[in-house]
Amino acid sequence: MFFYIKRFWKENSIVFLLMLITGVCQTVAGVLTAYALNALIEFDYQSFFIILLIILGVYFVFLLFMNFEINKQSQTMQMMSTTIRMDMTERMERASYSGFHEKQVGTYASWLSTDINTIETHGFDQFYAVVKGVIATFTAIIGLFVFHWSIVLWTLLISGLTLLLPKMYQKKLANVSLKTTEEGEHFLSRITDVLNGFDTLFSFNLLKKITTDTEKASLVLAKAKNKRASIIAKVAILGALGNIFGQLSILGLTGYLAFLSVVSVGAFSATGNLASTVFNTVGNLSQQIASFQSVGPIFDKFEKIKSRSQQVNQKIDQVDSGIILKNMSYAYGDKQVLEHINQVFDLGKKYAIVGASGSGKTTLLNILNGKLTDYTGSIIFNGYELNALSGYDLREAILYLDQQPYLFDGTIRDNITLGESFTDEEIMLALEQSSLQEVVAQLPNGIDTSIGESGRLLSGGQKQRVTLARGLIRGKQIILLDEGTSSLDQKSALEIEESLMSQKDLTVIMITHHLREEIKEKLDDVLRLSSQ
Ligand SMILES: Nc1ncnc2c1ncn2[C@@H]1O[C@H](COP(=O)(O)OP(=O)(O)OP(=O)(O)O)[C@@H](O)[C@H]1O
Repeated sequence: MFFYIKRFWKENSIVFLLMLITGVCQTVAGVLTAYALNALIEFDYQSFFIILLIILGVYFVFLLFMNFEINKQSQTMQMMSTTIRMDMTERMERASYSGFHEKQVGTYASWLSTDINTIETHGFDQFYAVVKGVIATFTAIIGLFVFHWSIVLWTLLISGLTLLLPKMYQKKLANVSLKTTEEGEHFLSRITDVLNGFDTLFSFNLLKKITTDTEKASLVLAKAKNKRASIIAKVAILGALGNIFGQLSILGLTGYLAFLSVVSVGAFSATGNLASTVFNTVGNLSQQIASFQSVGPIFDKFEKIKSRSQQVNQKIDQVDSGIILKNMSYAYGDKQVLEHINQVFDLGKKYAIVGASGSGKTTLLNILNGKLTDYTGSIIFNGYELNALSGYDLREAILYLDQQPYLFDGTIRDNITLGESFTDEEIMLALEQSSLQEVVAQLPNGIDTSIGESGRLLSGGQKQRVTLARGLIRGKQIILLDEGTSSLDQKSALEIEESLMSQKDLTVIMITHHLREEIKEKLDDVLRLSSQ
């Protein structure tokens, strides 16, 4: 957390300066009340009212700067939160494929929302409260010096005790805070999971599962939160005890000094006021310090996303030869899935992969796409071993269309460009190549029609064609199609497959369960996988 506070040191320094100004105003107003009371005791009404007017002016300045302080503090905190979010998503950008998938998407969503919220409320807010408190205490102690050194000494002594007592709960609080954020992640993952299954539960008349799962997850989260609250309560009670004892003893000491005529009677009201600032601050300080220290483990958690290997891999400048598999085998742990596969996929040619369910068709495409790199034997692509090639360059050359294409909540254009810039002509050509132009022509706003969350407004086949257009517009030379046309009706499926087959320069490797005669004759080869 301090890393971000330092990173925005200029903005934070302004916040601290504003806190100093408001702190000084409060102390000056506090000290002036003693003079007002003294004037009153001496029946000097003129001085009394003049001092009251000055106090009023001081409070006006205080309110003015408090306004600046609150605004600047919020702006600075939001800048830091946005930067933390960006640092997190940049980590995700650098993550390896398997590293990213070690956690559920709901967990990352929780990091970006709930955890940032926790960092703001338990971290930054409390940090600012501590700094503000320390500044207010510092100015109040200077104010107390105006009256008598013994009041300052006593204040410091009790403050030290008040600070030390709750320390014994510090470690416990850090642990329960981490546990609470972890339970927050599980909660979000469970909820995302069950809500994503709405359609399935609907068709089974089991929507009640949404409520029961939410209740279960919510109770676990509530337990963790209650545990955290009970430790915070203990810390707060210890702080409050010090606060009450401190304030009362200062009043007693000032009263005694006034009795001895060491300080004026007016000092009684001012020291009470200033000491309450000190003890209120110190009473809350340990809880606040413990609170902002407890967000440390949350930052440690973010560091754990596994990055892609930094090793410099072979670049692909231009794809000029195909893929050759020599005795290639693959196993998931002990489970052998592919064994001694020999196959050549030449550039510009068309291939089908067939085989029973579970025979390893998808696994093979995941290897060719660079997601799974720990195969044995050899796969030569463009003259180099496939797992020595830069994954980035590999994905620039190869488009992988998986069984469940993902569409973003946006327009057809958004889903094809994915934020990159393409002309309308390029988009229309890609739509034509994926047999989508007629569908788009009938939409109210053409390519700018919104297709809803996960492309709900499109049929399964149309969704697959949009994802195909994404790849074609980027001029990918090799297309890996995993059941790519399975959810299309016969006619549309044939249209796409024929369209792909007719593109002379395109290398197509497609997994299929329905090898249609019309397509079979256009294929250069069929790779048959058998179950191990
Ligand atoms: N991540 C994984 N970890 C362990 N085993 C896996 C993993 N992914 C797949 N498998 C197993 O590997 C085998 C091959 O799976 P794969 O998905 O490649 O088969 P497939 O031929 O594409 O099947 P289908 O035609 O049903 O899609 C299956 O037995 C599957 O259970």
